[in-house]
Amino acid sequence: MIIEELSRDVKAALTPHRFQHVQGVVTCAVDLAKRYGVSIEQAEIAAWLHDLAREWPREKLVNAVETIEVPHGFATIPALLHGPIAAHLGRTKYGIEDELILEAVRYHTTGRPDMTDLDMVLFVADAIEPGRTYNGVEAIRQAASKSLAEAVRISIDNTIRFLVDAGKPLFPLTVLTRNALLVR
Ligand SMILES: Nc1ncnc2c1ncn2[C@@H]1O[C@H](COP(=O)(O)OP(=O)(O)O)[C@@H](O)[C@H]1O
Repeated sequence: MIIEELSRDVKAALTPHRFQHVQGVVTCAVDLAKRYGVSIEQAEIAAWLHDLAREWPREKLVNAVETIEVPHGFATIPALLHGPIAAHLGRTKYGIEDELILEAVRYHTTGRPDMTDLDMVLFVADAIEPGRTYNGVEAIRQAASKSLAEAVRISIDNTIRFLVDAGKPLFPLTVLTRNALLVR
């Protein structure tokens, strides 16, 4: 029921290309959930929800911070806000009360230290769904068949390299996530 409503709204909120990405993330998240003993239902709902606000204009994202609580520092990089905003919509618009789902969505772009298995399922599915073709994606796909945590770490290494090379800011929580994964 919730998935029907959510997927319909996600389709209306996104370009066809990004909607296809979300469909890929859903399929991939369900596969990873099965492999790693994570709830398929939680993975599916989190995957449908995660990019709901991805195409909001920057101004709308930034304005939302006045009424929506977002994790510390997120507002300094507006591209990160779509996760916490989607989590907020999940709770207020779709009645999702499961904090595990909401947290996975909230942190799906940055990661966080002590990621749950559900966090990692969504994070990795977002990185490796079949529509992803960037350099390095194959190494993450291969790692994902053996270890979720290792796949997240390799994906974060890629993102860090990408952001540094592009001269873009890097959110410190992602560095803390990487450090935590290295000692995990
Ligand atoms: N850890 C990070 N720190 C700072 N900016 C980031 C981080 N991760 C991603 N970004 C920026 O946020 C944008 C959105 O990220 P993401 O949602 O993962 O992209 P995508 O739309 O490809 O799924 C990226 O294009 C990148 O510029």
